[in-house]
Amino acid sequence: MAPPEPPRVEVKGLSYTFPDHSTGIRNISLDLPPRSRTLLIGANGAGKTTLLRLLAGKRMAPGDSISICGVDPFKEGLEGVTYLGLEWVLNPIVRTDIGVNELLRSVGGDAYPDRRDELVRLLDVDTNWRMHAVSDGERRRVQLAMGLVRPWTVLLLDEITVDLDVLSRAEFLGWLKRETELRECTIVYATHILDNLAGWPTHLVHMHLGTVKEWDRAETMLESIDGTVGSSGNSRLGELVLGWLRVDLKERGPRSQARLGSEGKTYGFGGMKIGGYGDESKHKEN
Ligand SMILES: Nc1ncnc2c1ncn2[C@@H]1O[C@H](COP(=O)(O)OP(=O)(O)OP(=O)(O)O)[C@@H](O)[C@H]1O
Repeated sequence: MAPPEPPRVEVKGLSYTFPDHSTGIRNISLDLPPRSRTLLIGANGAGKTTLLRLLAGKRMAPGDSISICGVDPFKEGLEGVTYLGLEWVLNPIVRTDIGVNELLRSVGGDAYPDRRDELVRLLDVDTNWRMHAVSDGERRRVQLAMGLVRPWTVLLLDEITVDLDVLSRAEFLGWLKRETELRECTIVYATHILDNLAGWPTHLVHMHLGTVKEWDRAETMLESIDGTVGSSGNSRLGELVLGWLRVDLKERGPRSQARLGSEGKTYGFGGMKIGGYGDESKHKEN
């Protein structure tokens, strides 16, 4: 059997149009190497979730525009690609009267006991919890343990750490970093929360109105920011991102004005009508 391809995430000229014909993603190209940890950064509505769902194979991208570990995720349904996004977070099973051990077993936790125990410890999960009687943050920690227990090669995270307390989030981010250092795996993470992320990303992708405005190694992008802490007390990463978002807002203008196109039709991305990219309206919403 051929050895597995390294977990490289390649995107070439990717465009995507929603079923309502508004533009989701426009001509994106990226090449994220194995063992990289990429942050997707952009204002609300910039296209981060849309891109992650395309990478996860949940929406059909035009042929040859996405390659993950050397294959098209929509066609092949990749083993080893884990996508943790909103729909996963909303799964009703984790609100029923069910125990943590049963849940971890249901996702194959017994096959990876060391990993399971490490995640339980690091996420500070009590395996005696009943899921109908835990807080939102506690529920999220169980979900993270469930979602991560099987060793993934590419992890696509759409902000799912919002209700973790600061320490749990820091521990979790540290664990993700160690994973990429210890084994051949790659992470793409869309987030607005930059706490505890200084020094975490190897790459940054700046998205705006469905495009990638710029992307590079984090080190290179951070060179433009002086010192370790900005005058606001933010990290260099925080300063860099604030600067990006200020410029993006200026360029886009107020949403309410931009929302209506010339024919009174609404479009994704604040009313920008962005022309004809084949209609890939086939979906795989699971
Ligand atoms: N199914 C859909 N049909 C049409 N437009 C959509 C659809 N889903 C999202 N959009 C639009 O596409 C744009 C990008 O949405 P997306 O969810 O990718 O943004 P995001 O960067 O993840 O935002 P956030 O930070 O708020 O999560 C938004 O303008 C949104 O309104």
